[in-house]
Amino acid sequence: MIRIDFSNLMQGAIGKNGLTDDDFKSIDTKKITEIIKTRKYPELEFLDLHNADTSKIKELGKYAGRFENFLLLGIGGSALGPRSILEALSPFHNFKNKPRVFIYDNVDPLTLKNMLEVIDLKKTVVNVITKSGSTAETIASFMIIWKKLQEQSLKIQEHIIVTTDPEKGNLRKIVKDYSLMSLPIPQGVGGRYSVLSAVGLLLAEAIGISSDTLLNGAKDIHDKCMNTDLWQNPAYLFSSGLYLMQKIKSKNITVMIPYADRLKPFSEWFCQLWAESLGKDGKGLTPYPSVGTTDQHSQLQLWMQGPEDKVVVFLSIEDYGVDVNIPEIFLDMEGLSYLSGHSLGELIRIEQEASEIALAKNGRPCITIKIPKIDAYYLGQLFHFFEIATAVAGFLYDINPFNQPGVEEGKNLTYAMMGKKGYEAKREEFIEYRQRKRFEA
Ligand SMILES: O=P(O)(O)OC[C@H]1O[C@](O)(CO)[C@@H](O)[C@@H]1O
Repeated sequence: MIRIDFSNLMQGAIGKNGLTDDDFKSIDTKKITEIIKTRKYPELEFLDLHNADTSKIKELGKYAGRFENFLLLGIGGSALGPRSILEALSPFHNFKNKPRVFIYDNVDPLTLKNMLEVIDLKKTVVNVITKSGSTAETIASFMIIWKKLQEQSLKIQEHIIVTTDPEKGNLRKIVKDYSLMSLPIPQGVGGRYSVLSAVGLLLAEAIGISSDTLLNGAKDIHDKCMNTDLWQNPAYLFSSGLYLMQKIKSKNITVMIPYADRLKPFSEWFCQLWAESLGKDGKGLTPYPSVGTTDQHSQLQLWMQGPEDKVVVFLSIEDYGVDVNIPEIFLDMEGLSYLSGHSLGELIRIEQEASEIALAKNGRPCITIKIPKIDAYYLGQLFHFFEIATAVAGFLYDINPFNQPGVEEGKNLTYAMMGKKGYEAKREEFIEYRQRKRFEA
């Protein structure tokens, strides 16, 4: 089981900057438990994903796995989760395995051009993922690929798998009209809480990663995160620790630093979850993606001596599965020889702990989450743990952690300029703002 060490949030370890047991008494666990138990928000359906029937995902995963390329079109929660699974569980995948995976999660024309130069659509299965069925970026790339398939006289029904809402939206309509292969994202499950649905699991199955194992991880941590005792519940502890750190000690920033290259996309997945779920009504915590040891040599200085506004969350890996010894050479050079006889695994683990201790000694709070190893089982635990912790943090802030009203205005202005019907007034506004720009320099 993953374990959370919150000692470096407390006064015992970091002195006056830390919290006390008494501070946690203000956390109304009863209220949170009630919200979860009564499923006050329909979006809490993500809590049940580990019990879902995955037979169709497996069947389509097998089908997709026979292609040379797997092209995923999606953005935000429809891309960050699948990419986290890919990178964490099959690193350097495209150098070693089929299907090669391409995740196009932007509308950068250069990326699309370069990608289409290296993939043969005849040998490609395209997984279009959009919960709403209306995200401009995803729809645009879907339309381009659709046309290209047609131009090559390829059968759309053999090359496209749509992952979307079970009933609503443009993509569901297209699935029905053209009899496309499709998978549902359960109605109540929002994009950033959807990685353990078909959104992440189809890609997992297609590249040979067991969806059952990912879900078993989630299942096994679930009960622990439902414990009503704050001190026994890692999700309650994590969210209330960070919530109190902001409320009492003004720590507004959450740094996520896994000590593994393979978890770099995971830290980006976390950042969307934390930012979009909590950042509203003038509340929230600003997430900051990072990776260790790399960022010790670019960011740590700021965390140690910069503004006292951060809590650093370390993801510490107990067993990397492999190790590499540092050879016993240059023994007569003191500057190098101290490393001889040690290993990279030892070095990365020690560096993680050293950074934690250095921060704590300096009165800078941090949390360490210990992960036995990076595999599908523990990744499933991590996804589920952070999703629950994020929802709980939202309840502590008394905000709805499942909506994102703040992104609508930008979308509407884009619709206006792209000519979508009903948004004409916004067009005037857009142009007026554009005219206010100043480029004197
Ligand atoms: O899966 P969809 O509906 O295309 O949404 C993509 C992303 O866009 C957002 O709605 C924000 O605009 C995210 O919450 C979501 O993950």
